[in-house]
Amino acid sequence: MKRTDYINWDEYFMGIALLTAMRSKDPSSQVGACIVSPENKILSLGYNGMPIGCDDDAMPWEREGEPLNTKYMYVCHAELNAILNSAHNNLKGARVYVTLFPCNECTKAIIQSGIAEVVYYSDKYHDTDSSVAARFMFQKAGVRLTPYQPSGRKAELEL
Ligand SMILES: O=c1ccn([C@H]2C[C@H](O)[C@@H](COP(=O)(O)O)O2)c(=O)[nH]1
Ligand SMILES: [Zn+2]
Repeated sequence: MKRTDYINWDEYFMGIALLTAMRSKDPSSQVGACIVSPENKILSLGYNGMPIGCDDDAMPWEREGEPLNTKYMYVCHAELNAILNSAHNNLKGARVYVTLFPCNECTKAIIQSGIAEVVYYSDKYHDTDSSVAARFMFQKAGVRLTPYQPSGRKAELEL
C-alpha cells in the first residue's frame, strides 16, 4: 500500500521557497520565491541578493543610514530574480510561492509576467504603503492572493 503522509503541493513548493531563501545573505530578511506551472512543474527559483558581479562583501547590507549606504538601493528581490531566471519559460497562469508578501515593485513584475496566483507566507509589512499598493494592483489585475496555511509539519535537513 502506498504511504499517505507525503507532503502536499503547497508544502512542497513553499518548502522549496523557504530553502531557497536560505541562500540569501541579507541579515534581516531572507526571501525565497518558487514559480510553478499549472501542471505543478517548477519553472524558476529566486532569492534576494546583490546583482551578478556585485561582490556581496563589497555591498552594504544596512537597513538604515544614508540611502546610498543601505541595501535597498542595490538588492535584487527574490520574485524579480525568479522571473528573470525564468527567461525561457512562459509564466502565464503560473503560481508563485513567496516567503514574504511581494513589494509594489515585484508586484508589477509578477503582473506583467502573467503569473495568476501568489501564495505567500509572511505578511510582516502588511500595513506599509508598498503592501497597500501591491494589493491594490493585484486586485485590479485579477491576481489571486492566497495566504499559505502552515501545516505544522517540521522538515529536518542534515546538510
Ligand atoms: O518583494 C520583496 C520585498 C523585499 N524583498 C527583500 C529585499 C530585502 O533584501 C529584504 C527586506 O529587508 P528588510 O530588512 O526586512 O527591510 O527583503 C524581496 O526579496 N522581495
Ligand atoms: Zn520586491
